[in-house]
Amino acid sequence: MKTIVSPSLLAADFTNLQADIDMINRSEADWLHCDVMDGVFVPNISFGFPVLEAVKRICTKPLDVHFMIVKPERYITRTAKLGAMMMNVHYEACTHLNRTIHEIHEEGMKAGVTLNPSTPVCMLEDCIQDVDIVLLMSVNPGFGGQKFIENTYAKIGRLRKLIKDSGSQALIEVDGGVNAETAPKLKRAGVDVLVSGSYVFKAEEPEQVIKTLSSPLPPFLSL
Ligand SMILES: O=C(CO)[C@H](O)[C@H](O)COP(=O)(O)O
Repeated sequence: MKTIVSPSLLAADFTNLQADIDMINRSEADWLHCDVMDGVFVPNISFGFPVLEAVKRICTKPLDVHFMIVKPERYITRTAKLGAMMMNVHYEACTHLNRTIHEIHEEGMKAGVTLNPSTPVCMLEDCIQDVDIVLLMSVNPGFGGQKFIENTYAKIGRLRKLIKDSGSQALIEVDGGVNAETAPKLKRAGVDVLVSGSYVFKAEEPEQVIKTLSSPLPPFLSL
């Protein structure tokens, strides 16, 4: 089955953003993953609404906006006004996650919940039915180009069981260190959506990389 691919804007060349977005528009990427960082929840600052608004004007793909910030609920209405398809908030950053998920839906967006590498999937037991997508961080959030954390494969299996047992329709998204080595293993583990930054944007042929990330595994590798 085809995998949804959401290249991570964090790794784009911001001196020539138009060229990178043109590449995304031409490519088989399904969504564009936009990483908003506040320097508090994570030890880095990326970009905010002025950049998101500029990207939205030129990008033809749906925006998957991942807030690595404290109290992301402050920006639900603004993210909806931007025209984002999905707002992803961290479990660790939300005091009233149930309310936040419902407010995201009320604003007409898909609701994503992100887990840091050390947060177990069982923390989502009481909200998984309401979530459209669970984003598993496979690096500690804050920076691109980090080494993939291996226990993510097993975590996908535990999340898949939680989704199945609860009757939820949530998709499983993985972000961090997704490349030629880890992507086939993630597909085998059952991922639905791959976020990839450096591997896509630093490639000589990024469109080909996106195509390969989205391709199904050959049958002999799916076993
Ligand atoms: O959310 C992120 C960092 O917090 C990035 O999306 C992620 O790290 C992607 O970068 P790379 O593919 O280079 O690892």
